[in-house]
Amino acid sequence: MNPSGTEQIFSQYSTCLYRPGSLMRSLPWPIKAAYSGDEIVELLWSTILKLERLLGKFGQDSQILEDSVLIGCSEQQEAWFALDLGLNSSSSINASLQKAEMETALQGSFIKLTKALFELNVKDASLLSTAQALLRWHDTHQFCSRSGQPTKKNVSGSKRVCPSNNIIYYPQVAPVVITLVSDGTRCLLVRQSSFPKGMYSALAGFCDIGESLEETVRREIAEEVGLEVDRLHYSASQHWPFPNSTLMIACHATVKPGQTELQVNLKELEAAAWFSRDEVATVLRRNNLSNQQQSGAVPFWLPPKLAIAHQLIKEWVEKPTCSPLPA
Ligand SMILES: NC(=O)C1=CN([C@@H]2O[C@H](COP(=O)(O)OP(=O)(O)OC[C@H]3O[C@@H](n4cnc5c(N)ncnc54)[C@H](O)[C@@H]3O)[C@@H](O)[C@H]2O)C=CC1
Ligand SMILES: [Mg+2]
Repeated sequence: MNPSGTEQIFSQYSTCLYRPGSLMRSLPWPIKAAYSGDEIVELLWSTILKLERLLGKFGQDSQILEDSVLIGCSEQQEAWFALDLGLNSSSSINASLQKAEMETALQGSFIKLTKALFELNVKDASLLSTAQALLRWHDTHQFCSRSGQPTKKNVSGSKRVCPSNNIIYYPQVAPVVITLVSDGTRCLLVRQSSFPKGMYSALAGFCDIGESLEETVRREIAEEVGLEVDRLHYSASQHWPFPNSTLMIACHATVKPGQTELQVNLKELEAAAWFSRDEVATVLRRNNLSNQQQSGAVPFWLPPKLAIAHQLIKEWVEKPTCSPLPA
């Protein structure tokens, strides 16, 4: 999907983008609709009647609308729901819904979720991220882990219950710390092999059971680049739908000057290096325009604005001397 296509859809239907395989509705009418298959995403405004007709056209039972999950509401208090249409899932009962035909019928097109997230405004990205994470959680929690029986979603999708033993399952979120390490004058940026070509980011890692955030930061930094944290302070947090549903907790950390030699753990990282404030500021300025095609023009590029890593890096560039809290 190109940006102009998005605008067209927005202006024509007053819509925004959503998760792979999702369809959004406000109750009772109209529906805010999103649709797509795995890793692709699109949405537009519709009504429940139109959607029922559309599902009928594709030979689908409109009963699948009951699988919708509540993800938020408009300023007019209309509820917004998301539904996975399972366009790309061969195991799904909806597999017969053909992507191209759906695109034509809904007058939209599909793009990858990662790309969609980075093209949206913060509000829409947050809705999309919630929808994607919640729908995926429901998809992977269809059965009770105690009884093996099918679990049942409540109307809003905020939980699932096992009818045989009344065990309630709530959606899970995994805490992840993301830390921008500085030695006072430079900051540490890292690359994982899975990152888009040329992109560097802050250092991230999942919290282990039993750890405090501070302990996770210290462990991850020691494990991935062999540095010891001197001071640490919290910056902000963000829900992130990858790889499943994480709460990204963003921090700034400093290491002592003179203790900055990197021992890069190549099992976890492809590269790690110190960058001066000037270098990072230059890349940040160009980053709005930057993408993989343009990466030849700049030495590297940074995560897009919507990612909390971008905010951390921007904070450091703009306000290098934050008052530290004890780690
Ligand atoms: N929003 C943002 O700005 C950014 C977000 N991230 C996110 O942070 C996440 C964590 O960063 P990594 O460096 O990959 O973490 P990491 O350094 O902890 O390594 C990932 C590995 O940890 C293990 N692991 C432990 N607990 C896990 C869990 N609950 N779920 C999945 N894997 C688990 C797996 O073996 C996995 O391969 C990434 O998935 C990425 O999406 C990373 C950078 C920027
Ligand atoms: Mg990591």
